[in-house]
Amino acid sequence: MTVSRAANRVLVLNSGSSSVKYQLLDMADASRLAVGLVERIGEETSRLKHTPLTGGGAEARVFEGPIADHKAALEAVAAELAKDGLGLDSPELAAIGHRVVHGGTKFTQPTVVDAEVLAELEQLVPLAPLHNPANVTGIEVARAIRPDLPQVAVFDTAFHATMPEAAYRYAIDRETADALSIRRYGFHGTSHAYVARETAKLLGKAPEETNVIVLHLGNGASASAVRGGVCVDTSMGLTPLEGLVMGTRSGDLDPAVIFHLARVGGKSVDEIDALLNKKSGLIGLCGDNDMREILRRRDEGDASAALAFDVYIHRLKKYIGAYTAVLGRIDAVAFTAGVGENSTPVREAAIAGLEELGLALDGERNAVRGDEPRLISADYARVAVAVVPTDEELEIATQAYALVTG
Ligand SMILES: Nc1ncnc2c1ncn2[C@@H]1O[C@H](COP(=O)(O)OP(=O)(O)O)[C@@H](O)[C@H]1O
Ligand SMILES: CC(=O)OP(=O)(O)O
Ligand SMILES: [Mg+2]
Repeated sequence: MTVSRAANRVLVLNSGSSSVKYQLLDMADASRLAVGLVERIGEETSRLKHTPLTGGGAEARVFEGPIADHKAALEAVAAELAKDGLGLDSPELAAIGHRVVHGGTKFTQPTVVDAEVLAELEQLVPLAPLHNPANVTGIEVARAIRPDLPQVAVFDTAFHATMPEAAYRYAIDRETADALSIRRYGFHGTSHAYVARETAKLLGKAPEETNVIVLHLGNGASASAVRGGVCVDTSMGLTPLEGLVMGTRSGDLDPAVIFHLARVGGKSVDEIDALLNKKSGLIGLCGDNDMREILRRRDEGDASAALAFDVYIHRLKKYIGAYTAVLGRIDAVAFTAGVGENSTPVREAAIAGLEELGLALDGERNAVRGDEPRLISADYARVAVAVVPTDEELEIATQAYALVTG
């Protein structure tokens, strides 16, 4: 596959089980030409929101109605892009970049997907049953529409491949673990890599000399310890279930909880899987997974919302302490993703009481909203605390474009 010199656009697809987020980027200046989201794929009430960002007007167009599957979703996206003169048939498209959640131990670099790679991605589905099937479907559909274009997979696990064995190995029987590929892989790596680098930039330091704890707090949430630009530990494990309390996932628990749910609770493995992945975390604790709603309810005196918030913060603090110990010295704690970028109360509560670790916030700085990376720590604090908006799509496009233009 050859990429023409005029081709400098990359379409990035982040396919979820029932949604597709997308961005079309112009890599000449890293600008966005269009962004959008298809939600509730397969339901009667699917919704496509498309925002063209060319030609001044950034008026969003919304389509509501049934979109049967990922193929129909991508065709609808292609049709919307075509209306703005940005169709998928454009010779200016250099590649389609895909977020793929699990790359196992094999895929630690951005990879052009051919039939062989697709088959290997299929084999990884059991390690990320919630995420990988949709990622694979997204690639297949994009490939069918533009078979001539390089489809580049960028893996959530890639950035974490540098973890030392002491961090990635679980303390279980080694032969069993190795035979079944059981180890810590870690996820959200594209975001952790981008945010660690942007944090160093914000501090005016070289990434190689900067130690950062990155807290990616979205619906899924994970923490990572990054030493000199290299990941040395992260909170998600074999799958994106371990670690922090998330919107619908439990994060850490005693593995014996699972035996108890089976033996005493009479639940099947699939029921337990669904319970821990979809009905736990914030939604399991209080019935809501949106942090804004939880804070609103807590402020009205709702006890279960207050408890959900406290459990969430307690776990977050434990990881900040643990990763301070892992790194030995930290330059910054960086908050990112939906909750991390937007929730003043979450950041305040997470950092409160950590003065002994060199951490303290400036209340006014923490209350400011914005889209730019910024410091929110107190002037007297030894360690910086930053809000650094993540941009997984830009990072995926950058990596995909670098690969195909080599
Ligand atoms: N102003 C806000 N305050 C608190 N939480 C917010 C705010 N805005 C967004 N969020 C949270 O961000 C979450 C989504 O984060 P995001 O990083 O987009 O997640 P994902 O990529 O996993 O869908 C929502 O579930 C919501 O709880
Ligand atoms: C890996 C993972 O948890 O991704 P998301 O936050 O998109 O669910
Ligand atoms: Mg996300």
